[in-house]
Amino acid sequence: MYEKLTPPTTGDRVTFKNGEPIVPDNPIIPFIRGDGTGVDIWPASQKTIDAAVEAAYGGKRKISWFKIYAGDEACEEYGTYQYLPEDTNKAIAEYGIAIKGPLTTPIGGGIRSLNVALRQIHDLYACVRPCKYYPGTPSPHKHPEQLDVIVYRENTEDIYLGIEWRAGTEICEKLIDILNTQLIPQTPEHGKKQIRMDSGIGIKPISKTNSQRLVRRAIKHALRLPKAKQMVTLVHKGNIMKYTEGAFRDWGYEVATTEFRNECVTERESWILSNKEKNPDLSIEDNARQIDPGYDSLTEEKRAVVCEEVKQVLDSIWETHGDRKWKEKIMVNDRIADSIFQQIQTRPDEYSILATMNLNGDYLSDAAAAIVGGLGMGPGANIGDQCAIFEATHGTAPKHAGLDRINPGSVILSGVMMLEYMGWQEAADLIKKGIGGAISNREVTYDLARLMEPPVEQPLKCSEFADAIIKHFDD
Ligand SMILES: NC(=O)C1=CN([C@@H]2O[C@H](COP(=O)(O)OP(=O)(O)OC[C@H]3O[C@@H](n4cnc5c(N)ncnc54)[C@H](OP(=O)(O)O)[C@@H]3O)[C@@H](O)[C@H]2O)C=CC1
Ligand SMILES: O=C(O)CCC(=O)C(=O)O
Ligand SMILES: [Mg+2]
Repeated sequence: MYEKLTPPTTGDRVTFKNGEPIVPDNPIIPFIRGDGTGVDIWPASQKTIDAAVEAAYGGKRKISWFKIYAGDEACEEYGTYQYLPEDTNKAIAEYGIAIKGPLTTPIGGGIRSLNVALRQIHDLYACVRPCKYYPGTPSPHKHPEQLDVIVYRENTEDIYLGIEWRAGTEICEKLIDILNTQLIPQTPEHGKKQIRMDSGIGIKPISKTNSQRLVRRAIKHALRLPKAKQMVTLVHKGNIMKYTEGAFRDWGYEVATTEFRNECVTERESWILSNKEKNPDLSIEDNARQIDPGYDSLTEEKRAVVCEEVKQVLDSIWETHGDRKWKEKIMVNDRIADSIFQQIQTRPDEYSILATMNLNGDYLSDAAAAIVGGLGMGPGANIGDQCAIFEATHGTAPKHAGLDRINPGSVILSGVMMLEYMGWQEAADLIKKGIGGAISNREVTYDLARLMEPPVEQPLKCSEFADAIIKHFDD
């Protein structure tokens, strides 16, 4: 049934029930080596994961790796332009959990992203990227240990749907003409705006369904965190993109305040409740004045809206959330996207789960990874209800390819996420311990070596870093 693949002869399939994996002791796990530095990173990662599983379970549990192809390797195996063969998607769908190295996407023309295609084909709607500090890791920040966030990025739509047209093409000009002559004039809020004929056009769809399933998963994740980290921040640029990014925020709050009503409190609700707790006789209007600093300069109509909000919150949740009960709930708030980039630097400890749309999450996960040690330490997972693919936040880092010097830490930590997702916590913990041991012993690759004080003169090779991690399992 595969054109060119032969699955391992030993091992069993991972299956899914209610969106959760059921993992046998000898699962078959497909892997994609990846382009560029994938040639260096993958062997180091596989070796580390296998060593941890062996050390944790002494042969009782073992991964049967199944090599599958995408990117340049797939073209070599399957022929020109066969970047993502059908075999590969079949294997991922059949075996449920996979792990991959980075894949190249050309800028401008050429093929669209294989990484994005894999997420869309397998409906891996949540891209989960924890950005957490490992003690001893050098960082350009003074207090990287204060940042402990998980970027929960919507993974299937937004501009990544890839519906766009090149400037000057017939269809692009036709679309601009329809917009300029028909659709924009029919929408009074757009006034006399016109799109220049020499523009390229991209479509940014943000759906209620995909926004809400992402936020739902983010809130469920928050419920599993320690109390102090039970926060979900909806990140958006809704002041500018009202019906896409603004809608994401509104739909997110809707999930929090309907499906998770008993578990969640929004930031504004917490202000209203807290105002009443401090002063039980506070009038609705004074409460409204306190939550909205510009209240007195609002129009009468807008003041009425804020008062209605206060009244509605007190009527509906005072019993369940008032008298400080809200302090035990998941705090759901929202931040404008540009602001969150400075907030994770200036107030890192105020954030936990950052629920984002696709593009914002892409930017934010690189920025947050840089704070805690760089892209060599940025793991990730793409999770759906029937399948999951683990991969690092970074790309192929082509200038380091084939030199055995890149940091394999991100793919190894993606392996840790995979082991945790499988319920193999003991093996995951060993790798985390090994990484901690290697870093605190200054046994690191070039990227961490150059940031250390004093700098490490002789950085380890990529393969040597894997060996160092394994050696420190026994610390
Ligand atoms: N999921 C995926 O497969 C992704 C694929 N890509 C693709 O990868 C290609 C290259 O993208 P590019 O913009 O260069 O971004 P990359 O993330 O590949 O690399 C940018 C820089 O980040 C640092 N870096 C990246 N990975 C590591 C690592 N493992 N260890 C240490 N440092 C690291 C290096 O900086 P320095 O040299 O300063 O040490 C590197 O030059 C593009 O085709 C892009 O589309 C991009 C992102 C994700
Ligand atoms: O697919 C790509 O080439 C880039 C994807 C990316 O940057 C990401 O997923 O973080
Ligand atoms: Mg990215």
